[in-house]
Amino acid sequence: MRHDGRDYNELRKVTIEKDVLKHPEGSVLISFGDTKVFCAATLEDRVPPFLRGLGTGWVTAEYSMLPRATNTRNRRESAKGKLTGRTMEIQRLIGRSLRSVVDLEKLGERSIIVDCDVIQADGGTRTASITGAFVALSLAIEKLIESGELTENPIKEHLAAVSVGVLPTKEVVLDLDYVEDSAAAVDMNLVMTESGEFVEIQGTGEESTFTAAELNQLLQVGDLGIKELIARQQEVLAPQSAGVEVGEDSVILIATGNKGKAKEFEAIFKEKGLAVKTLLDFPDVPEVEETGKTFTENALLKAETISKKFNCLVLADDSGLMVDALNGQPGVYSARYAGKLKSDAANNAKLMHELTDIPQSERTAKFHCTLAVAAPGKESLVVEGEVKGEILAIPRGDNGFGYDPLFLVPSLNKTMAELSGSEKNKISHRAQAIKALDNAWDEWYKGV
Ligand SMILES: O=c1nc[nH]c2c1ncn2[C@H]1C[C@H](O)[C@@H](COP(=O)(O)OP(=O)(O)OP(=O)(O)O)O1
Ligand SMILES: [Mg+2]
Repeated sequence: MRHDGRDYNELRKVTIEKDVLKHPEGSVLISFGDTKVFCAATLEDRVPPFLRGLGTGWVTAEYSMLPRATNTRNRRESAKGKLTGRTMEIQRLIGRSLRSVVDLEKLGERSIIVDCDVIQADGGTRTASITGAFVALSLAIEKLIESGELTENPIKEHLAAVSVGVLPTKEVVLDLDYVEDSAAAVDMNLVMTESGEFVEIQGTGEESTFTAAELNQLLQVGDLGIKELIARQQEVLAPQSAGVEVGEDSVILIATGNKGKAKEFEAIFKEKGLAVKTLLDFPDVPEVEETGKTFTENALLKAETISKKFNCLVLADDSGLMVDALNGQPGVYSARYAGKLKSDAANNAKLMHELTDIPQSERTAKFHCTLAVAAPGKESLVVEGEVKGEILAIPRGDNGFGYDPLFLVPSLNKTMAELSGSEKNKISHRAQAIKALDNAWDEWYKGV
């Protein structure tokens, strides 16, 4: 019986949280019970001098512990002015382990440095560091693949590490905490790959010896632990599933966080027998920054980023109002016209203000909509639609969203916000773009 009630072959509670830090290309907070380690992977476009010009990359690691990660305070190594032997040994182990599963030639002439910082130590900090460092490294490499800097993944297979040991009771146990570790008769760290091969075995009898039979048991228990840890890593690294598969005909994922658009798309696609999911269904997915200068650039950016994330077919809409008297403004900046907050009311107020002295005959404008469809491994499709109108001095109507209350459709003598949802969806820029999408779809979809 173990002091914390675990079975002999049971890991502590393992959690791996990813993308926990803002700056590093890959970051995780990994916990094995009360042992907690931040692992941060940094990409650098250069390699150490001994590798320069050889076309091969480098992966290395640093390890450290916060002063109060332990029961009593340890002086910072930076204050001591030198690294302890233990720190050196552990960071070399982490680096060696990571390099064993990375094809350094495929990585190209760049380095990845993984910093493992223990914030709380309760046994097994080096094994938690290696297991977390592998995930941070994978996340950083994912970035290189997403940005197109790498086309092939240099990671050969998963890697994890765990501790095993023999308790004074002769029991062989998995994943020792500090209490068990400090009393153990045999103490062993195993670093292993997904294919079940060893990268490193560090095993020592602590004032005791162990038999070949015990060694075998230790390796077997460790192997199971490693398999569980790798399964956990795979869960964390798997692309998020939107519940939508490429080619699944009944659901379409739309990369928008705009409720007004979502409602219109739902109505339009319902008629076609398609259900709609939007980013409103995935509040954890960060907003895609619209850094493009054109509707097309932004629509592609949104569709392709989200398609890569979910690994499925995605539609995105970039739209806006173009006012002739304002030389086509606010255009691609329509959502942020009155500032970052993206408030419809503030945008409309600003538009009214900008047009104060412009006579009605010169207040012509159009709504523009660009739609982009992206699917994994396929060139994206782009279509667009527009509708002409005039900007009123005073808003009218409660339907729709955005600039609808100020946008008069002259042929109907109603603003977009005075039309019903279904009336707007017959004539709007979005409706026109969807017609264009209908026309181009079959030809494009053949290749999905
Ligand atoms: O039918 C429309 N009726 C009124 N206003 C409209 C419409 N369609 C676009 N607009 C205006 C308002 C919106 O704030 C901006 C779109 O900016 P845009 O970046 O495409 O959308 P967004 O940031 O609100 O949502 P998202 O990027 O998540 O799709 O243009
Ligand atoms: Mg936007």
